Amino acid sequence: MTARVGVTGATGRMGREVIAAVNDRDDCELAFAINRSPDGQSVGGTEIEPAADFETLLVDREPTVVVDFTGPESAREYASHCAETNVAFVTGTTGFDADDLEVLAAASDRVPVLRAPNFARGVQALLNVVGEAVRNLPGYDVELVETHHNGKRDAPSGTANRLLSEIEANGEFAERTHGREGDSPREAGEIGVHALRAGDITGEHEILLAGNHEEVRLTHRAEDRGVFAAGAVDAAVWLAERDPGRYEFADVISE
Ligand SMILES: NC(=O)C1=CN([C@@H]2O[C@H](COP(=O)(O)OP(=O)(O)OC[C@H]3O[C@@H](n4cnc5c(N)ncnc54)[C@H](OP(=O)(O)O)[C@@H]3O)[C@@H](O)[C@H]2O)C=CC1
Ligand SMILES: O=C(O)C1=N[C@H](C(=O)O)C[C@H](O)C1
Repeated sequence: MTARVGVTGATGRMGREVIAAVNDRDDCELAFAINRSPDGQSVGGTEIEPAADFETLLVDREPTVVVDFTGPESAREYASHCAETNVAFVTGTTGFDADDLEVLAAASDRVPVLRAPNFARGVQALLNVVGEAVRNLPGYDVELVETHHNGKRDAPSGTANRLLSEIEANGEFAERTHGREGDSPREAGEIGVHALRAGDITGEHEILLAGNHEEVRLTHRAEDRGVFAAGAVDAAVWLAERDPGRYEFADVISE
């Protein structure tokens, strides 16, 4: 079955890439692309429609799945509308709070919902190995540095938060320390977290483990946003045929 994809945040950095990825493939087609202030814009020949028309487009254009890279408030609203109209929902948006996540969970009772803070396959591999590295190096100091473009809103990145959860689940750590300033020597067991924002850097995550006169660095660097878009569209095509529920990008990759 050809997945029919609706794209939100269509004029954003990621929305543009998702439109290009959908248009490049044979296993899916674009149902619509929306943005809150389209101003007659088009992206790669695709007309961008107003986000205010989202509910109507969900009915009239019969998408099977929506791909969302916007912001937390809009993503939760889009997810609820998808749940009402029986359309699967993939979101790469980051920066959700607990309330937002409850709304997404409620949507997943009615339709398939897949949320991933990073759709790069290399990040999935990094998530698979970081826990093992931490388990193998008990007592080593851990620091995480993430670097992104100067337009990014949330910090630490969604990927950093996911990596931190994995690190904490696999070792004995006291607390996260976000940056350091003044007289602030490192405490035993803390995890240092550092968010750099500069230029148009696509996205970099590095975990440093140091102790015993040695250091290990695990680094992922995305060189092009097309990597994220390709993963998100793989997820969309896969999700369009699933039952209602909550899914992760790891589920897509493992099949
Ligand atoms: N999971 C992954 O692999 C990746 C996730 N991301 C995440 O995706 C999200 C978007 O990133 P990026 O494309 O760089 O951001 P941009 O700011 O470039 O684009 C965001 C788009 O969403 C729209 N938007 C933002 N807020 C709202 C809102 N409240 N209601 C309706 N539309 C809204 C913007 O519209 P307008 O033009 O009107 O402002 C814009 O079109 C971020 O959360 C980012 O962290 C990014 C890359 C990869
Ligand atoms: O905003 C971005 O650009 C990115 N956001 C995601 C995140 O917050 O982890 C993924 C990627 O690093 C790019």
